[in-house]
Amino acid sequence: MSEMIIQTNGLTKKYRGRAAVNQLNLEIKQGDIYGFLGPNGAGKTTTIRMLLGLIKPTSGSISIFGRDLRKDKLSILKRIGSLVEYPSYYGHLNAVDNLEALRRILNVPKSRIDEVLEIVSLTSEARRPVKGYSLGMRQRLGIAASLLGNPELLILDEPTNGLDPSGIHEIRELIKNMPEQYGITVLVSSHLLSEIEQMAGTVGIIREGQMVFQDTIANLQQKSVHHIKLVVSEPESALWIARDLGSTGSLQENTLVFPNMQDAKIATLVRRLVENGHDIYRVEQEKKSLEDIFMQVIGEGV
Ligand SMILES: Nc1ncnc2c1ncn2[C@@H]1O[C@H](COP(=O)(O)OP(=O)(O)OP(=O)(O)O)[C@@H](O)[C@H]1O
Repeated sequence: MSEMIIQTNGLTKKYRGRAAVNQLNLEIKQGDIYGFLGPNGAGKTTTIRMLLGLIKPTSGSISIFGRDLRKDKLSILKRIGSLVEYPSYYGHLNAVDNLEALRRILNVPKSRIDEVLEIVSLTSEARRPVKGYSLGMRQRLGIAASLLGNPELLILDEPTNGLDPSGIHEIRELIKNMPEQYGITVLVSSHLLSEIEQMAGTVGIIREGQMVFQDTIANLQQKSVHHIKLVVSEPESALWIARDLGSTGSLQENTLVFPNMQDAKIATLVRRLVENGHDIYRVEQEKKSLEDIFMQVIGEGV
């Protein structure tokens, strides 16, 4: 089993008695891209702020790189790069000069600026004043800044928020490479599964401060209920035949709908219907999209 990079235990943050984050047990493995999902106000930013030591938990613990954040805060934070909310820059300065200020604080070689600009594909724009940058370029510059200190863990809070599809694509491609090319584990938050599903291996979904799902994307897909739909000449009597065979179906607008019906059972039902003189017009499988499953999970919890 891979090593856990982030592990929280009962992590809770209350504001005036109300829990913004409630008993959260995050588990993020080394080398993973962890998609941290939830609707607006679910508690993602509050969690991330606690992970970065910006606010104190009301209760619970945080372990990062196997160490307690309360005890080894500075040495842990040195190994993390982060982008929280929109980064601010000196608009009249170019990308290199903006990064230079941070480089001095971090005390890394000057050559690191060129390296990080190369990683985020801003090399050719590096000498232009940042005020002329698009939102996508600004976000990429923010990621460049978060990479300056050679982090082992990158924490990005909604880096694709407000970007157009091509901007989202660029950020996604950039994040995708982090574990393999640079050995960096990534925690990336979003309120849209569609922005995360193509890059994340694991997703944690929170709703009203509580974790409602934490597992691989593949296992999230497994949560889907597949419906089999049958359009037949005499739906009402067909439903009786189906029930006689032990199927729990229902009639929806003259269509027979069966949740999670096995192939063998479908074959038996179709055969029985034909034997009883029914015409079968259509047999369809209705598959839920990952986004539907996500909506189901944040709607009801699992
Ligand atoms: N400083 C604060 N004081 C009081 N309540 C707060 C504070 N910060 C956050 N909250 C509340 O905590 C809850 C979680 O907010 P949080 O910003 O963590 O959600 P989020 O999932 O990041 O949402 P978004 O996508 O909108 O940023 C919200 O109900 C918010 O109003």
